[in-house]
Amino acid sequence: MDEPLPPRESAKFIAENSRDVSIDGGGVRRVAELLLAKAAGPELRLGGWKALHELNPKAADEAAVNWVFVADTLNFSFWSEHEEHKCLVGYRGRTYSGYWSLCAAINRALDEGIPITSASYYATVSLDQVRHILRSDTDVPMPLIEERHRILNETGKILLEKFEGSFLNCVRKSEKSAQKLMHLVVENFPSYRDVTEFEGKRISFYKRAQILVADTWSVLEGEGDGCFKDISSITMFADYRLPQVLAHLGALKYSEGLLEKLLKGEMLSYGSKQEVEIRGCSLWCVELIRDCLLDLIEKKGEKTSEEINSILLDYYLWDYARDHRDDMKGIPFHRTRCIYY
Ligand SMILES: Nc1nc2c(c(CN[C@H]3C=C[C@H](O)[C@@H]3O)cn2[C@@H]2O[C@H](COP(=O)(O)O)[C@@H](O)[C@H]2O)c(=O)[nH]1
Repeated sequence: MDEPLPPRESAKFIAENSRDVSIDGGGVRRVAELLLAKAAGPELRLGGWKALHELNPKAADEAAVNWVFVADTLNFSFWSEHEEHKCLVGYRGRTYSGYWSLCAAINRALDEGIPITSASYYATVSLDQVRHILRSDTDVPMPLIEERHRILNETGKILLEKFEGSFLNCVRKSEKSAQKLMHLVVENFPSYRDVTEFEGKRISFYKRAQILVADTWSVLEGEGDGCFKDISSITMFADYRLPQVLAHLGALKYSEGLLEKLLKGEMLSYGSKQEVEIRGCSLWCVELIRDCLLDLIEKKGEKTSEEINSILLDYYLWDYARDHRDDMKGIPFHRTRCIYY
């Protein structure tokens, strides 16, 4: 079957043909100006991945790379039906929700002596064991537990068969190319194949594959096996939080009809026209924000500690969404239940 369009080209094609979602040029500029003020700060730099997030590994070794692999293999669909009634995980005195509840559960398991980041363990882990590992402190379990179990078994078996049980071997096969690593991941691990159709074309977002490459770059601090020469070719990750924060900041606009649907909490199925327009326009919007920001930095002669790329913008905007949850209450996120984001 023909290769899908790569994520960046997919997003451009979607944005040019989108009907219910549009990008607002003024909003793009305003977000770029917001980011310009942060350009030289601690958030828009690679080191923020470890410095700003206590659950992320501090080491840059093989165990840390395998931690990232299992976290991103399960990095999907944390949203709950009712915001006030959701999965929570308490860890070392703090309570975590959403994506961070997964990271807290992984670290809790490791503290309990459960080798959840070892392929030889999760290739044959049972559903009951996964339920225990990902258990919630509330009566609301983490969504898609059965899927998470299936994916752990599938992914663990492949990692053992093809990469001697360590994701670091897959990273080394990429020969320091982010694009090659992304393609190795989607070719070998089916649960990462975030591909669908739009207006008769096969398109890709590869959200979990792209964030896996980005988090591998981050955990290895951009050095050694993680010194990807083409890391800036990775785009933002098309999840359900970035569209929400881009709409909140005025860079993304929804049609009346779509906004009404989202406000009612209606589900959008994976690969549906409106869901693809939301994801594609969000991705293209961040590309435009990056271009505008780099232009502003150039014009103002701002010094930046390192090259600003779409990964660092994404990380910043995702963290911003976390920190401004209350301000964003009026802007709905789209509800798609799937294993891809
Ligand atoms: N675009 C984008 N999507 C991201 C992330 C992350 C976690 N990355 C952090 C980890 C290390 C770095 O420090 C990053 O800050 C998770 N997600 C997605 O969000 C959703 C969960 O949201 P909530 O329900 O609010 O927890 C879900 O689709 C999940 O796949 C990101 O960075 N960018």
